[in-house]
Amino acid sequence: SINKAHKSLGDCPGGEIMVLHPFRTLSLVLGSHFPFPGQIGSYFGKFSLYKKYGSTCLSSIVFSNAIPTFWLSDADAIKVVSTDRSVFQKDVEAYETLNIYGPNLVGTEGSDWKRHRRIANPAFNEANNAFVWSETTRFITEWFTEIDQSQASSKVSNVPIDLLKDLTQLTLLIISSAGFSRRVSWNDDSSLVPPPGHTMAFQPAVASAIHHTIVKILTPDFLYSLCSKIDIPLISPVLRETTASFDALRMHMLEVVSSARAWILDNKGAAKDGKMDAALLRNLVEANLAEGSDYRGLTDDELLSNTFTFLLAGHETSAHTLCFAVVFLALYPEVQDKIYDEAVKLWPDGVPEVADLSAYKDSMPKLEYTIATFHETLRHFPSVARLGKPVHADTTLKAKRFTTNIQHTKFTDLQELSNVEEFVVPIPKGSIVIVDIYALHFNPLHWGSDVTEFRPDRFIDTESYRWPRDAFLAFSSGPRSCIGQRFSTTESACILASLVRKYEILVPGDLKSLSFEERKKVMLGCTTGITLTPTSARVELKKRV
Ligand code: HEM
Repeated sequence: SINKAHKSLGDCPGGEIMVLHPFRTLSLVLGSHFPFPGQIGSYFGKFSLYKKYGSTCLSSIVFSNAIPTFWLSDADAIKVVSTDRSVFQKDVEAYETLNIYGPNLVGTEGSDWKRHRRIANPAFNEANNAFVWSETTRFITEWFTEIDQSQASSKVSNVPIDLLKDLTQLTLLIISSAGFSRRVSWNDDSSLVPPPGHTMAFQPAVASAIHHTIVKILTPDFLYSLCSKIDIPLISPVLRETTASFDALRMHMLEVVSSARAWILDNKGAAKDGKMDAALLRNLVEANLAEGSDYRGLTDDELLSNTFTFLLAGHETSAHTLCFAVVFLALYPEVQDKIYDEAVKLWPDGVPEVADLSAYKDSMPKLEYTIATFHETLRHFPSVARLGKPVHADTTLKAKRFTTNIQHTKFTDLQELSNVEEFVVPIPKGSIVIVDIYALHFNPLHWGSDVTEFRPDRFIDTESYRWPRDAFLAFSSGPRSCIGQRFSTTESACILASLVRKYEILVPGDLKSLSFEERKKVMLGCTTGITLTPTSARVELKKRV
């Protein structure tokens, strides 16, 4: 069957054997350690292998089940894959483990997915975006207070910041609030006390469930039943904690569902002085009720499962991207200066401590360069590096062959691809197409010869330039693109602009003796995880005068 699979690869360059399926649990566990650098599928290879083979499409075979696999870094071919949903579907098997509370948007396909998406779409509305902005402002103010207190107590001008810790806490608070309408605070101990009828307070339940998610998705069901019958040292306590945190979070989410339902049925609190924020779960309940009896809405478990997915998909991706972005700002002071100019124009008197709901609409159009910096960060570090699409019918895709010239200049490597010609790749039913986002983002055909440079301006249109939308896939594209794109862009723009308005972001003192390239290597270090994860993202903050 390997020979047969080999024949079906046709003339497509590559043809390497991959021992593991790239989107199954073992690959997830082995992360970047397998396959090895230089092999097709190597996690951090970016565009290098496509350069080696002189093609925007590469082929390989998954050894265990002889599946022909086609890797794409070509915007035109990827556009076809993202839009032709009768042939290229989502690899739902890869996401089955995320169905923790029940089926959800991420792990379904076909008519079932349409039902989830139809109800979820209206939840991500402008009212929610405005709420995200105002809640982000509130949490940033609390975070800045902590930074200023730390500076006052240590009496140093520069405060060292562990970005992964702080930005994970910040994005988790934002999604907890804008997702569940649970008002929590940065350092509020009272939010740690379980309310009557609960085993855990809301915020610890969220944090604990997130912390135990990997255990939850990697542990087979039989081990849970075994551990409920016998005590296995080390394993049983962890599984008990995992179950307890997911049960506790479920109770909180059910409570929000029932109060949202009561509020809507009470004509949105008309009778009392009732008010509910435009949180995602409330919006979902509202959209679900609006479905009426002609359509099949979501069950309570499906509502919870979707909201948990928003929590999971929504905080880690944003936190990790923000870590990389803040590090880039420390490394590139000229980019930081441009964001500062934008932020000073928006807030001449400093970062506001509260924002009303109109602030979002007024502010976002004024943060064009800040948003471009967020996008350029995602081009360099796409949270989701690759997407697998099982192929449901024989088809063809157009890719490009080329030759490469690399010019080494004083500052950078300019990569020119020449002799570019189109060729047709036959794609047989039963194969997998891999949308290689990481490689697409480093394809010089789309991004130009300075593709390895960090240059946010490439995301700003001018009279003679329109940035290549189809070559930016950090949020995927087509009908299955990220539903939370506006949510994360809103919180990220607000965080980056506020941070730069108030503080100068600096390279940590102990790294100043390193060369620029060495600093970059340390500060932008990353590893694989559920999403691309920074390993040593730290900076120093100095209050601007
Ligand atoms: C920097 C931040 C983010 C990045 C880079 C990102 C990236 C992505 C990508 C690449 C996909 C496609 C996954 C696939 O097809 O397998 C996706 C889907 C999704 N994202 Fe995001 N995301 C981000 C933030 C968010 C936020 C804030 C939320 C929710 C609050 C969210 C919720 C979702 C959901 C529910 C889907 C599945 C949509 C569907 O299949 O219809 N994401 N995201």
